[in-house]
Amino acid sequence: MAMVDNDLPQLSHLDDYQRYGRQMVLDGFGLEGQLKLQNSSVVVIGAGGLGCPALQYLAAAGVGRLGIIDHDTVELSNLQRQILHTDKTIGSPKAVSAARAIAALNPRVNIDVCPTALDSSNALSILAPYDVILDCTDNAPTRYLLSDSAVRLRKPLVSGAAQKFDGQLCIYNLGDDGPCYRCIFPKPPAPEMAGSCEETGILGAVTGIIGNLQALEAIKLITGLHDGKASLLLFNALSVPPFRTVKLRSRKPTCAACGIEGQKIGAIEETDYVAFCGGARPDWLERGLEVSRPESRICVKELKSVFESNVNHTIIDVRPRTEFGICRLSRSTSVPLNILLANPAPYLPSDKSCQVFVLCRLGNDSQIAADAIRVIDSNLIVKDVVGGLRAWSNEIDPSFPVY
Ligand SMILES: Nc1ncnc2c1ncn2[C@@H]1O[C@H](COP(=O)(O)OP(=O)(O)OP(=O)(O)O)[C@@H](O)[C@H]1O
Repeated sequence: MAMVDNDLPQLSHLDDYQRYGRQMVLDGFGLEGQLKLQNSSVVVIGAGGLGCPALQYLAAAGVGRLGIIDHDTVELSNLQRQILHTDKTIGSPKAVSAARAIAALNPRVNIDVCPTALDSSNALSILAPYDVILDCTDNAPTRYLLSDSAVRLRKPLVSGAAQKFDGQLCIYNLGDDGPCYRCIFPKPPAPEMAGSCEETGILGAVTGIIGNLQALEAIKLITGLHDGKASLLLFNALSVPPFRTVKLRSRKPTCAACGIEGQKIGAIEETDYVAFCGGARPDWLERGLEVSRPESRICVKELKSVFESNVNHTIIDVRPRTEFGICRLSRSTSVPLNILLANPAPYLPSDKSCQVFVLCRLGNDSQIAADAIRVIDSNLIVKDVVGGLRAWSNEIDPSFPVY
């Protein structure tokens, strides 16, 4: 009778050999690699476009403990890329929705659900119990907070980013001398330059690729398959080949977070990361009529009245042409913002009694465009439409598409 060698370490359950067999047979992986995964823990911050695929592959591979941190709730517009969430979980906390999907995929994984925003007051205590940190978020303050926390806790930070057709991947704080996020990006971008996926657009498969790579890098780190060399991977879905890798130097001695030449950042708990990144992003949407020159703005209700009257007017829609092709108000003219800013004159009415209403999706770009028009023609009556087409859909015409 064949005897099992009891000296050999074992996976927790007999059927785990079947579940993970296809990866355990890989050279360099083996039982040892699977046991390392089983005994490991990974925390994923952000259960969105990057976090969903990352969590899915980490759970399927058999990582023993997964932390899911996200304060947001599932929306319909998330489902195009945040593949753990479904129509049925719209309105639920993303952390809860993702945890349910992961539990269905692999019930053996221990899951910590944390439907909370990671901030400087809770980051160190939330992240400390885990071996590897995955940054699957979408904003600069959280990126710096995560990087500083990873440095402080001496843990690798697998960071992903994706926008439009582009993605980036990097392991910060790798080994003894891998650079941190601040070594590469000592200064944050201006808040208005850090556009969200809502503003810039994102192809779902791009977040799938980067999120998968984050899971892969975490698995390589845990199982000892990573070569320990720091690099920045750049992806563009439309380029051939789509991947490029840039080797990274070791950490910068002068880095304010990880450099040896004097640490300059203070206690994480006392650092205001939002202020460091230039303050909250200008919340244009909330700029009411009373706050900023009422005479230079028009709300959608007033715009509707204009349409119903015989006021002489023209509507300039400054969204990109692709968006103008998705939906538009009748009798509006497309002049994308960049074209208008380069030279507004050809697009303006010669009849000075003709009022100009400038329109965009959310009411941000139209303000910039209206200001530019006023600079070149102070005699025209120019108004931006507060809240843009989103407000039109919400307040005037529910059949007008929201995207
Ligand atoms: N400090 C933070 N703590 C916890 N979760 C965070 C933090 N910062 C960002 N996130 C989460 O990271 C995720 C980023 O994913 P993604 O950009 O795909 O989603 P989104 O914010 O829903 O996108 P959209 O721009 O379309 O609204 C979001 O679910 C967001 O709530």
